[in-house]
Formats: sequence, structure tokens, C-alpha cells
Amino acid sequence: MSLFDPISAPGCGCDAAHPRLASVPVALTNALACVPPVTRTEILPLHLAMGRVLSAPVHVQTDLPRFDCAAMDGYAMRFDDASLGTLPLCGVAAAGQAPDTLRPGTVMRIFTGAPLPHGADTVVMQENTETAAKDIVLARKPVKGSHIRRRGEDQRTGGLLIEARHRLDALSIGNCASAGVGRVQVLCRPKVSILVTGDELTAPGTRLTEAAIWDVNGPMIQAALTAAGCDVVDLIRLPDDPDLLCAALFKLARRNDMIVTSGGASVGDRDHLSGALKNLGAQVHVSGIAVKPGKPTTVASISGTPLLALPGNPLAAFTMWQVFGRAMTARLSGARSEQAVCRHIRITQSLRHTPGRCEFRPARIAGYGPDGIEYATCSNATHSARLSQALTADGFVLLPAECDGLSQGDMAEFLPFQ
Ligand SMILES: Nc1nc2c(c(=O)[nH]1)N[C@H]1C(S)=C(S)[C@@H](COP(=O)(O)OP(=O)(O)OC[C@H]3O[C@@H](n4cnc5c(N)ncnc54)[C@H](O)[C@@H]3O)O[C@H]1N2
Ligand code: MOO
Repeated sequence: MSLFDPISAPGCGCDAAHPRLASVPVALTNALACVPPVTRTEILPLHLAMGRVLSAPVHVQTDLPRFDCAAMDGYAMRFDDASLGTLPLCGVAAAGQAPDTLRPGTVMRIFTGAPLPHGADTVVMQENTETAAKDIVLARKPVKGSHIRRRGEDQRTGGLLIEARHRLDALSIGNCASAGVGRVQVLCRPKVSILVTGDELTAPGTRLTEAAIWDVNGPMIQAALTAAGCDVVDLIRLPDDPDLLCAALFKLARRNDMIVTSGGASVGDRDHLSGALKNLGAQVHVSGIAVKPGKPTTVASISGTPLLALPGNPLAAFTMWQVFGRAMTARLSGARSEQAVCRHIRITQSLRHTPGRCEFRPARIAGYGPDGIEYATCSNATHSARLSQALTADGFVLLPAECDGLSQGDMAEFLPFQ
């Protein structure tokens, strides 16, 4: 594999170096295969539908524009009267007013958006006229039919405007409004709960005992799920207790479309996730990935409910959310093709990398090179416990598994944060 191949290219090296760990592309395929998109639907007024996924297509309710109308402020006229040169001004046509009839041999004042008066076939911009008493003098001969928006030239009644499974944003909501659609049928938000484990964890803002630390991953995953359009049902913090973990997972699996956990995913005596999954008879789809950071990441299903288990180290949890969480929740939401897209950049400095696991290293886009290609800067190593490493970054530079480093100016793939 060369550095120009995408990290998802077959044979990127992850599998070979770590036979018991899945490569990122294999893990991603397995993870997505266990996520059933939500099918529950609801009808919402348009103003509450931002970020929601259409469950049915949207069709146009009327021709757009609904009627022939002026595209400029000026004068409506019959083209055949243009040879008269000077025409008396008779009447006004404004937006929101039903159209009058234009008397032959006259012009009518007209404003942008006003329905074209009956009998008129041309609009002259006011800049191309002069006024003399109550007459309008044409400065030049108009083009027949100019400055008119024709009925239906944008959309036709009944036409397909937006396909099902599109995620609504400001642009598509604007288009729905223009088509007269006030309510939309959407898929329900996926219900997702978060389970954060660790004896040492305390809610941020509360007092810390001697060896306690604040829970970083709970609020971070909650924010990420909300941004991904999920309905976060519960954020539960548990000590490192296998029975409590089993009971909580069992309960959450019955009430949610997906579960995200943090911590306890590795191999220590206090890491209870794999034991709990075994006790619950869960199907394990991914158990360890040849990636840095994020090696212990696990994906399973408990009674059909997908579970993404993120490592406790906060930068590892953030990275694996970006790679797996985003993709899994996008699929869960029912939205079509929301795959993360990498792009190619050059790196501003040489980077060392230990061959074995492919690496997602936080990087900042620093500008463009003389060849028009973006440059990215990153730190010399990825520290999975240092979340602030990503704070000034825009995304990750991807270091392929088998490479032992990149040289200054080399191209690499870049995965932007979302
Ligand atoms: N012997 C081995 N030890 C470890 C391995 C290994 O392969 N062999 N893998 C390491 C890797 S890689 C990672 S990543 C970590 C992740 O392990 P866990 O998922 O079991 O995470 P914990 O042990 O629970 O915690 C790790 C670390 O992160 C802190 N943490 C946990 N949760 C939070 C939270 N919600 N907010 C802030 N910080 C959190 C925790 O205090 C620990 O410092 O395992 C390595 N070990
Ligand atoms: O997965 Mo760990 O994040 O390599 O430290």
C-alpha cells in the first residue's frame, strides 16, 4: 500500500500486524451490519424538523413560480408598443396584488415579484427608462419577454422535490416552504443511552475526593449524540462493578435503539465489559481494532440492540466516536449516505509512527501550499489520555499501519472532525 491509497484499501497492514485485532475497514463493516435503521415515524411542522430525516418524499404543491411575475423593478409593457418610444404610465402592479389588465399603448409601474398584468409580455428595468411628466421614455429597445419569471419554470405541481431519507437542513427546509409543504413525515430520532463506567469518575462541577477525576466522556458523548440527531435518553455513571454493569446493559438494551459505553473495555481486572457481554449472551461483532488510539473498541448487540463500547481514555473515546460513532448513528438515523469523507492533504513536518496499528493523529489545517493542496500540522505523537491535543485540530491525519513515518511534504489522508 502506498501513502496515496485510502486507509480503507484492502491490505493496509492492520490485519497482518495484529492477527487478533480487526482492521478499521473490517471493523466498520461489521459494526454497521449490526445497526438496524429506525423505522418509527412522526409528522412534524416544518419549523421543528431541522436535522430530522424524511421518511417520505416531499412533492411540490403548486407550480413555482405560481404565476408569471416581474424579475425586476420597472415597467410592464407590450413588446409591440416599444416602437412608440414614449408611453403613458397607467397603474401600478405590486407583489401580493392580483393582476390588472394593461391598456394597449401604455406601461404599468411594476415591482419585483408582482404578477404580470394581463396583456403585458415584457418588463423593462427602470434603469433603462427616463420619466417625462406622466410618460415613460424607453432609453433603448427592450428584449421581448425580458425580466419575467415564468410560471412553473422552477418546479411543476406534483414534481418530486426531495427524496425520502434526506436529512433536513436550512436549505431543504427552505425548499419545502417554497413548495408549500408545512408538515413533513420524518423518522423518529434514535433513542440512545450512555453508560460511563469507572470508580474514579465524578460529574464535572462536583467536588472531587482524593483519587477522583471528572467524567469527560459522558458529557462529550452526550454532546456528540445530540449533534448527530439522537435523543439521549439516559447518561448513567456506574462504578467498576460487573453485576451493576450487567443489570444496566440488560435494562438499557430493552429501552434504546443503541447504547454507547465508555471505559472498562480493555483487559484489566477491573475492565468488566467483555465479561458482561458474555453473561448477557451478546453477539460480539468487533472486539479490538488495529488502530491508535482506540484499540479496545468493541461493538456488540444485546438482544438486537447495537452497543458501541468506547475506550476510557478520552482522546481514544473521541477518536473512535468520530470513526465508528458517527457512522453507526448515521445508519441508525435512517439517513442516506452520510459517510465521512476523507481528503488528501500534505503534512508540514516529518512524522514518526510505530508500524503496527494505523493511527488517527489530530491535525490542524494550516493553509494551502503553492500547488493549491492543503497543509496540515500535527503533534509528534498521539496521547490517548490527552483530549486537549484535539482542541486546536480540525481533524485527523491518517498514518497507515505499516509506515514508520511520513516526510515533510508527503501527502496523507485527512478525516475532518464533525
Ligand atoms: N495491559 C493492557 N492495558 C491496557 C491496554 C492493553 O492492551 N493491555 N490497552 C490500553 C488502551 S490502548 C486503552 S485505550 C485503555 C482503555 O481501556 P478501558 O476502556 O478499559 O478504559 P479504563 O481502563 O476504564 O480507563 C482508561 C483511562 O481513562 C480514564 N477514563 C475512563 N473513563 C473516563 C471518563 N469517562 N472520563 C475521563 N477519563 C476517563 C481512566 O481514569 C483511565 O485513566 O486501556 C489501556 N490499558
Ligand atoms: O487505544 Mo489506546 O487509545 O491506544 O491508548
